[in-house]
This record gives sequence, structure tokens and C-alpha cells, in this order.
Amino acid sequence: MAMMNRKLLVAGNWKMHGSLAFVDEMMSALRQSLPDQPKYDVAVFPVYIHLYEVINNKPDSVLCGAQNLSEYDNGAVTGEVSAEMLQDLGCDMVLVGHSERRIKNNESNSEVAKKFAQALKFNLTPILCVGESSVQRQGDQTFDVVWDQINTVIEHIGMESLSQGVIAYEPVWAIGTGETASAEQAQEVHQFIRSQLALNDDTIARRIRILYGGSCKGSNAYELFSMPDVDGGLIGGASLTAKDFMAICQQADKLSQGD
Ligand SMILES: O=C(CO)COP(=O)(O)O
Repeated sequence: MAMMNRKLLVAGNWKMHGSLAFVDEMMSALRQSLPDQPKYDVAVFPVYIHLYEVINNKPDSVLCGAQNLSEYDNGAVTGEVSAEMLQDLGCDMVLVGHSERRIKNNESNSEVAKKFAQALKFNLTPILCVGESSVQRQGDQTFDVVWDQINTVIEHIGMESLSQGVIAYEPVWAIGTGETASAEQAQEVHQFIRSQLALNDDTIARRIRILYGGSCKGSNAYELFSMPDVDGGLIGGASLTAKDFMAICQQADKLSQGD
């Protein structure tokens, strides 16, 4: 199980799904189903235009974040949203470098690093998404790819700043495919990440949370979150109904008892 000093985090990435009615339904379901003060963290990531509705209707214990942010402070950047605007609205967190953006929007490691820094500048907790494609896994490049994605952030802003965020390991081949990494496969990469970080700073390596993402659901969450270096999940499809999302939260709850 994740170490006692690292609180589990169950984060729902709604991607480009939902409506205002969906937000209201989800928020009232979470208000009814979640304990007042869960021993684990819960966060949701709606599209930009639904953030305000989430922030105004969510239970106090639920954190809210955006799925992306601009690398710039402000200015002539049509269609983008700045970290300062997200902070102003009341966001707590923000995803950076999700594989769908790396692939479809050609986001490079250095752009992602700039976004990570930008989030911290405005007190948002960034979740740095990393992960290899199936071709890269088959080519034995998983560790190199994942470390390169993380190390670019460290080179840009340093270990101490990295430690203010969260890492999410999301193997691209497991996203939306129903093909989950086994708990052992996830643990292997999470352990690799933590041991690489420990070469730089052991305290930070032990403190930082590393989430797993990729076809995580109620039926496999317990096994995944039980792994020593897995500190929760970044959930796509199974965060889109209160029933599925709560099924995962309940596994986090079981594992958090006694902390
Ligand atoms: O991309 C993900 C979360 O960011 C995972 O998506 P799925 O849970 O739908 O596989």
C-alpha cells in the first residue's frame, strides 16, 4: 500500500465530456456519497467552461482543476487560458502534458515543463502526466521515455519545485483501451520513477505522489492502489458516472483506513 505519509488521490479527468446538467448531477452525487472529510483526496478536471459550475457546486473536500493551461502569463494568445485566470476562478490543480495533448497538440517536453512552472507560479498544483506508447514499450524504451518527460521538468525548475506537484504515470496503450497495466507493471514503472528521483533527493522521492492512469476502475483500483509506489489514480472513462467514480473512491477509502 502507498506509504502512510502519502495521501491517496483519486482524480477524475472528464476530458471533453459533460454538460452543465452533468456537472450538477455529479456534484450532488458526490455531496451525498463522499464522507465529509475523506482520508484521501478527490479531484475532478472538467473542461474550462464547466470549471465555474464545478467550483460553485462541489463539496468542500473535492478539489477542482483544469485539463490544460497556457505557458504564458497573458497577452495575444487566442484561445488559451492562463494560470492566473484559473487561480482567480478558484482552481486548485491543473493537468499538464496529458498524452492526448502531447500527441494531438504536439506538446513537447519543454513546453510541458513551462506549463508546470506556470502552474506553480500561481499556486496551482500541477499533475505531470507521463507515459510510453505501446511501440515504445515493445522497444524497451519505457524507462527512458518516462524519465525524459520528468527530467525535462527537473532541468527547467529543479527538484524542489517538481515536488510541489504530482506525477501521473499513464501508459498510452492503457488509456481508454480497457487494457489496464497490471498492478506489477504499474509498480515497476512507479518504483523506477521514485528510485530515479531518489538519486537527486531521497526525501522528495519519498514524499511525491505518483498516480496511475489507464483503464482504472472499481474492480482494479484496490489492487493498483495497494502497490507500494502507487498513490492513487487519474481516471478517465470511469470518472464519468458517479457510480463508477465512487466505486474507485471506496477502494481508496478502504486503503486509507488507519492512516
Ligand atoms: O487518460 C486517462 C486519465 O487522464 C485515463 O483514461 P481512461 O481511464 O479512460 O483509460
